[in-house]
Amino acid sequence: MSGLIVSNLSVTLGEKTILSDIALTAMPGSMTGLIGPNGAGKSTLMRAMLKLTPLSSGTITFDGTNLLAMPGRARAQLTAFVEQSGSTDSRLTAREVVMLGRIPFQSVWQSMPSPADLTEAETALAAVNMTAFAERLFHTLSGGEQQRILIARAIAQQPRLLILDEPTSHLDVHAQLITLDLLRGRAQAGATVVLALHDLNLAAAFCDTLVVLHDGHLAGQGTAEQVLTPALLRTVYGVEATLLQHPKTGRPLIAYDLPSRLRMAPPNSD
Ligand SMILES: Nc1ncnc2c1ncn2[C@@H]1O[C@H](COP(=O)(O)OP(=O)(O)OP(=O)(O)O)[C@@H](O)[C@H]1O
Repeated sequence: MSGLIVSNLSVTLGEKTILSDIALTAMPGSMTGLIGPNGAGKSTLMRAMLKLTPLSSGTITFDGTNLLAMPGRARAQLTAFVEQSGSTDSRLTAREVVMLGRIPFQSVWQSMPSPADLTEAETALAAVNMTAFAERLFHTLSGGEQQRILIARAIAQQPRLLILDEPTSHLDVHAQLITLDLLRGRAQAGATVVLALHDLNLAAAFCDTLVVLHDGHLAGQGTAEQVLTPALLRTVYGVEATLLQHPKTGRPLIAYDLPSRLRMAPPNSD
């Protein structure tokens, strides 16, 4: 079967069971959002998918092939990962960081990037509106600018499986929307996109499927309409909310109840 299939995945680190019996499917051409509270296990699951954290049990296949048993170079050509906080060599410029995404495709004898590599890097820089920052040292960029460059690196890799851990956490609202739209474009071009998001309204707006983690367990999986119920938001996040519909897109829109101390006093009538 095509796409990413995770079955019976468990991860134990030290004495602690971080993930128990997780199963999910992410289809090519779709965006799958991983949601859940802090500490639910989203990053651990993504790292496990990429063999960066060992499984205690379970299997992970992509297009029917065991992803974890693949040679590292083949997996690097297939997958790209944008971590929550990426670190790079402080001497690299933004363009050079983006060029790192082309390394899995370069031969060991290649001393210079090919014209195709350069084109991919420039296209990716432009896609995240960062062309003007290409010559800046990466470590001098703001948090949001760095995040956009790391997304460009992943895009430049042209991966069939794109995994991103909170890719919009440092971005302003415009950059959040163009980044998620860019990722949706990658999905529409055939990639399997899996991303962790804390903003449930953005997750509902952009993701085809949501996978909910709670305390290391799977708490729900389905469309935003199926998953984002007031009961789930109460159980998983401990919040009260009303589900509305976006007036233009018809997608679910969550209006959170505010804690009573924060509710605005009614306007003074005199
Ligand atoms: N190496 C480790 N050793 C022990 N516990 C760990 C380790 N790495 C993560 N954890 C714990 O595993 C749990 C899941 O962490 P993880 O980072 O996967 O959560 P998350 O859902 O991504 O959280 P957040 O939304 O805060 O980023 C947390 O309780 C965390 O403290």
